[in-house]
Amino acid sequence: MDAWNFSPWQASLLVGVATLTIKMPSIYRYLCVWIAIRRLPAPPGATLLMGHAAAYSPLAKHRFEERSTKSVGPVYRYRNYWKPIVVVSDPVLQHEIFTLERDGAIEKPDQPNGFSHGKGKSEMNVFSEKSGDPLWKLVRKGTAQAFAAQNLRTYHHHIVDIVDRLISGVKQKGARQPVNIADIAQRESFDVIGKVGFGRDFAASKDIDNPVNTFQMLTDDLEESVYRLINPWRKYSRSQEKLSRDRNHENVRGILRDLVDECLKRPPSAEDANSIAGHLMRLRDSNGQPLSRERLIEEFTIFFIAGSETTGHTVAWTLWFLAQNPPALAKLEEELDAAGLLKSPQNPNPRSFSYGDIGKLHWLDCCIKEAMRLQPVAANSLRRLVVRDVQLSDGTLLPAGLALELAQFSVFRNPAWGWEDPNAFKPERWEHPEEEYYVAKHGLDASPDGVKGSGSEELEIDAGPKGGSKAKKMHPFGQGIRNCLGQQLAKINVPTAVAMLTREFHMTLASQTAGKSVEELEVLKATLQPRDGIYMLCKARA
Ligand code: HEM
Repeated sequence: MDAWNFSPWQASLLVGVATLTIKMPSIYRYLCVWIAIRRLPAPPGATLLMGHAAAYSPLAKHRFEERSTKSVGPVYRYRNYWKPIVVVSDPVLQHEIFTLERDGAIEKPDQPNGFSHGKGKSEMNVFSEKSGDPLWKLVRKGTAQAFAAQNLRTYHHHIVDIVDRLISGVKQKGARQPVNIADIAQRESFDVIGKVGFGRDFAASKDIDNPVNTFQMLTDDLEESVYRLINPWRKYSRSQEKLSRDRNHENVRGILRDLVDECLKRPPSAEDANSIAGHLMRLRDSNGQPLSRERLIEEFTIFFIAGSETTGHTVAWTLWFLAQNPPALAKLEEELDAAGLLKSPQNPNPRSFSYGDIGKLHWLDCCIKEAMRLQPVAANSLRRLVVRDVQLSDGTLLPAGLALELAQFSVFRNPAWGWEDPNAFKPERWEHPEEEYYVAKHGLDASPDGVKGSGSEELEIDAGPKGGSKAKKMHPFGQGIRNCLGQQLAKINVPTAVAMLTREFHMTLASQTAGKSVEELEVLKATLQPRDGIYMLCKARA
């Protein structure tokens, strides 16, 4: 027995040696990563304990990335606390990385990223799961049908009804009372995903003065996920704020659990058979088994989150840019008028907005693309993990185990990639479709001929960049096999909401918002969004 009588320091030494031995492979891998990336430039401002987390505000990290790209180049390393991260904001290298994702050399990060509280495998979904995972493939392929053009055409009338409902609420406010456009746009996209995705009416757009708890809880939950991503210590915090966020998380899960249980008890109706929920409920794995209840909760959650925050904020930013740019707005009014869609004293009852209008309103499309270039809502989410050592065409070595960030914001605004007047809102640049592509320096042709664009072919899970295809300098919906699954829904929802609100109201910035720069207005949480709303005066056109 005496042999086991250790003094405290001997015991600590033993524990230390044991821990070190167990952790040896991770420590070795960690050191290999540092050695491999040591020659990459790093922006200034890192401190020993926090790394570069001390040098930027996490809620404006996209700006830090933009500054760093300008000061040290498009590929650089930085440290978030102890974690080394490499940021790539060269469109050709990004294109290579997205291509490497096809054969598994690049993957989604290890921990459930972005939209969960990091509780491990139990919170995985189609967004966070690795591309090689059979469930990712099953869900990705199985739900793609819900976003097929033919299907969305049949659902479009729901979107129109939801926007109409919102318009009635805004009208009731009158022309003098400021309306928070960011809030109403969120209500719209929340209801659209509820109805189109899950056959449920959450009625957020019904009474625009009524706080919608579910929707607020989801937003807060997302915010907490991002804080945890930024600050690895946060999960250990016992602060009141953090504990109340934990309770909120459980409540959100409760709501989603109830929704799943309801769907399990009462499967989607014939009308909703082609909704996202309809497809999720019908999925069967290779053993003929349906998705588990827990997995359904995760999938329902991610579709709610990915579908509502992104779309709503895109609508809000587009309306904000239009209100700031009277010539662009006037041109949109002309386009709507020419299509017989604009309300005016001369035409107080124009025809209804239809699905077929979306493809014809070319200037509207240019304005939305330009807003998505300047304020890409997904600016926080393109994170990857290097699985096998790879070398990029510029010689950069990416070692296995390295965390990567494929910056959007810095690419979309960097004049080095051919953007003229990059910080200006110029929808006319999108009159030239080739603007989307970068004229590459490493032998990748940038002509758009034969390029798989952002059309329906990207719904295929095996679509995406292949050797010889073109590098994009504009990819708000991501690229490659992990591109946005719901982009077709966004591509009908955003134009419908922007066009219908514009046809109904002449919108000008209210005093709360007027005169503020975009840096003052924005905040980077799960999405790049307005910090305290965007207030406008909405004057009915007729
Ligand atoms: C303007 C609107 C939207 C934008 C800008 C956007 C952007 C993105 C981006 C950039 C990604 C890729 C993230 C990455 O590579 O790590 C993504 C993935 C995803 N999006 Fe969207 N999104 C939008 C709307 C939607 C909608 C409406 C839905 C569904 C209803 C949706 C569902 C998803 C899902 C499920 C993924 C994960 C796909 C996968 O990893 O296989 N998104 N989105």
